[in-house]
Amino acid sequence: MNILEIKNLTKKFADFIAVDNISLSIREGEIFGFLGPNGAGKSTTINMIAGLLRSNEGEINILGKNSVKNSRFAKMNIGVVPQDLAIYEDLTAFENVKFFAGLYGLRGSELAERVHEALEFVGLSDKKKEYPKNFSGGMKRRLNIACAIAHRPKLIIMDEPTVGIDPQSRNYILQSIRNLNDMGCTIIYTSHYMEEVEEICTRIAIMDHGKVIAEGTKEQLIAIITNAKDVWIEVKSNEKIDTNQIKEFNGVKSVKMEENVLKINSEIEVNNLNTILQYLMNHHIEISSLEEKAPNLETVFLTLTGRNLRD
Ligand SMILES: Nc1ncnc2c1ncn2[C@@H]1O[C@H](COP(=O)(O)OP(=O)(O)OP(=O)(O)O)[C@@H](O)[C@H]1O
Repeated sequence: MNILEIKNLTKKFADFIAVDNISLSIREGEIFGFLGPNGAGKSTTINMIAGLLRSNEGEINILGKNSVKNSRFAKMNIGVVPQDLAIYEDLTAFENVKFFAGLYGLRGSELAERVHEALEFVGLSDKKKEYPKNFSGGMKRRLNIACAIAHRPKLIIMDEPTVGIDPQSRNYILQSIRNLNDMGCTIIYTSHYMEEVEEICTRIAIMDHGKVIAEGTKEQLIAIITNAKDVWIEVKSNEKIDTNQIKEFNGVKSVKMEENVLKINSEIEVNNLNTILQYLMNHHIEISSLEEKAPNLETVFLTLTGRNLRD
């Protein structure tokens, strides 16, 4: 069963098209990743799915029902963890979760039980009487998650939940996502961190400029670009390297100098390594190491768009 179907969805802000005619289906039980650089349209798409923003065109179905015509049904089945923290500093952790769960009509002992359950799930039970102003960034994020899951939604949407937090909280959140999924929840996870999406998502849509430019499992996405390869050459000093000149070499699709690493993406069938090494030698550039990289989602994005996911 598809928990979510998006058909020809478009959102414009004045003349600017933030989401451009996208269509997608997400099955129950998936951890579905939206991967794309800042401004790709991920949050706008999520806000439309969550019913927080109206589309200009297109349709969204939640468990087979139109989300606009059945907005209460949609809302009850969705939990959103927004990118910007949505918690009240002057309410305790318990009161925060209670407030949000209360918006879904939960009352009395059932409400209290669900709030305890959600706080327990994110590991904040012992902090329930404390105020979030004393929490670390990671703890605030976890509280944000508790607020979104206490009404036991079937579809949980997380918008960049690991931005700006310490590695320990990040791992905790990624593990919580797996646990929620094991408990039967479907997850939509947006990020511009390729590593996280690769790590936890069963299927991925790559977004850029409001469009879904590729969709599939990690393996399927990588298979799209088997005609490309990456070579990373670490040099002692990058001053004398002219990336524009390297870009002109046979088979080179893109070139980037990051710190002291020269990253070259080339067509797989062209052997241009000799030319590149010759260029470096001619310019008396000392090489520290050379590595041929296995393709990953970053390479997929780079090959499809000519740009990096993160600038
Ligand atoms: N309310 C708005 N009014 C005008 N433009 C908007 C509005 N909301 C978003 N945009 C624009 O739409 C585009 C897509 O934004 P969106 O936030 O959906 O991207 P994103 O992929 O989620 O990126 P980020 O990771 O930075 O949030 C951006 O260019 C943004 O500036």
